Order: sequence, then structure tokens, then C-alpha cells
Amino acid sequence: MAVPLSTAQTIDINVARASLQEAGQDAGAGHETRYRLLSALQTTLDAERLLTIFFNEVSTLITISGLRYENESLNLQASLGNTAAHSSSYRLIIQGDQLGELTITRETRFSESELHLFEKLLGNLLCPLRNALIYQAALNASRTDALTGAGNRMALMEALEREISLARRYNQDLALLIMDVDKFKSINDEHGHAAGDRVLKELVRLIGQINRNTDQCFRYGGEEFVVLLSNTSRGGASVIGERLRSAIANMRICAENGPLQLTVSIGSASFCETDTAESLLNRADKAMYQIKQGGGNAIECV
Ligand SMILES: Nc1nc2c(ncn2[C@@H]2O[C@H](COP(=O)(O)OP(=O)(O)OP(=O)(O)O)[C@@H](O)[C@H]2O)c(=O)[nH]1
Repeated sequence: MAVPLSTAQTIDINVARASLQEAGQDAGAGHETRYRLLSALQTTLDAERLLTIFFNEVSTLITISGLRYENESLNLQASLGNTAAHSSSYRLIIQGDQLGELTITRETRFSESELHLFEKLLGNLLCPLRNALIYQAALNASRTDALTGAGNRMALMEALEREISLARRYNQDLALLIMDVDKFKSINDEHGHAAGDRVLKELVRLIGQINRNTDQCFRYGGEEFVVLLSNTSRGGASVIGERLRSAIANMRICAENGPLQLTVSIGSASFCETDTAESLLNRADKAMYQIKQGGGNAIECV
């Protein structure tokens, strides 16, 4: 049973402090667990690992079937154990920072004293969790293009290596598109750099809408983007590429000098056994270049 946010309890830093102080004074039940928990929570900056440590330690004191955690702004979800009929939900807040929502479940009702103990233990999680989330946000930022929100080149290379090893291991298809805006310099020259920036942002938004997987769109260079298409054949890549090309050609972007139109040249390459990340990108780049030389606004698949 999901508890609506409005009725979810709020754990804040005061609880965390009280919990830390009590951990020093309270020699009663769970004293050792709480010390073990406190030190174990200092060992990692991985939010999912922290939640696993927390779940395992708390389970030695309170019977819990499952724990769910969700942080919408970082798009983080974790689910441990099994979902059950009864639940208690907590909105985690520390000094005004929203850390997400945590829910514990089990088949029988939690007693008041169990929830009281759980809340004390939860207080111990807050600071380590906040540090882990700050770290995660910094990691995300280091892999994101600040202007468009697409992945950057580093993120592309990591994702591409991962996709290639999956394609090899499971004998799956893999394709990628390299897309370059045609005559982008003239868009900047005629409409201004700010309008050029808006074009790049709109382009990424549209790719996300059509491809429904924004994680797989990367800014490869100035006005050049890569779309990774996992589990996609050469024919599938051609269809998606053409869909993108035509949607972009039909897009109108408001600019001071009137509506602005653009076209893109697309090169698509399908993975074959001997490919590396570089060779796959090179083949798509060459295909894209051929389209450029023919005047742009088309797709070439190799
Ligand atoms: N507004 C804006 N412009 C950028 C950005 N990054 C690169 N550019 C511009 O993109 C333009 C790319 O120009 P070119 O490499 O000549 O490419 P093009 O005009 O698209 O020509 P073709 O690719 O041959 O069709 C340059 O004027 C860069 O200054 C950016 O983040 N924002």
C-alpha cells in the first residue's frame, strides 16, 4: 500500500541529531546495531549501496519485508526485498534539501515502538544519503552537456562501450546515428548566437520526444549529435533516422527575425563483430559527410 505524500511522515535533521546523541547515551536494545550502522554508512557514496546497508542492518532489529526509495529530481529508484500489504512512508528532508521518499513494507502492521525505533535509525541515514546524492548529482553533471541537457562526449563513450559489450554478449543488434545541423553557422549569423543555442536545445528535446529515450542522445561536438539505438537493426535505424530527419525539417523555432527552420544530415552505422566504438563512430561520420556533400537533409545508412 502506497502512503500518499500528504500523509507521509517527514524526517528532518533534528531527528538525525537526536538519533546521533541517543546512539551515544542509549545502551538499550539496538545500541550495537546503531553503532555498526553509523560506521557502515560512512563507507560508501553510492546511494543504492547505502540503502542496502541500511535495510540489512535495520532488518536485524525490525522485521521488514521490503524497502523502496525514490528521488524524482535525480531519477533514482531503489527497491529492496518484497513489497507487502502494510507500509510506512517518509519524506526525507535535511535543512530544506529534499532527499526523496522512503517506504518500508511488511505483511503485518508496524507497532508504534517499531516505528519509533525505525525513525531513530532513519535519522542516521540522512547525512550519508545527502552526501551520496550530492556526489551523484556531480557525477551526472560531469556527463551532461550544460546547454542542451544531452549526454556529453564522455557519457557517449561510456554508453557506447557498454552497448557494444551487450551487443557482443547477447548477439544483439546495435546502431547509431550521427546527426549534424546543416549550415548552422548561417543560423547563428542570421538569427544570433542565442537563437542558435535555442535551436540546439529544441533539437535535443525533439530527439527525446521521438526516440523516447533521452539518455541515449549525446552532444558529440558543436552542432553534432549522436543517437544510440540499442537492439536496433540497420532497417530500424533507417526508419528512426528518417523519422527524426523529417520531424526536424518540419520544426519551426521562434526567432526575432521570424520563424526559423533547419535541416540535418544523418549518417547511420550498424554494429558488426569487428567494430570498436571508434570504428562505428567513424563509419557513421563518413556516411554523414557523404550526405553533407550531397547538400544535406537526408540519411545514409552503412
Ligand atoms: N549558438 C551556438 N553555436 C555553436 C555552438 N557550438 C558551435 N557553434 C557554431 O556552429 C557553427 C558550425 O559551423 P560549421 O562547422 O561551419 O558548420 P555548418 O555551418 O553547420 O556547415 P555544414 O555542417 O557544412 O552544414 C560555428 O559557427 C560554431 O560557432 C553552440 O553551443 N551554440
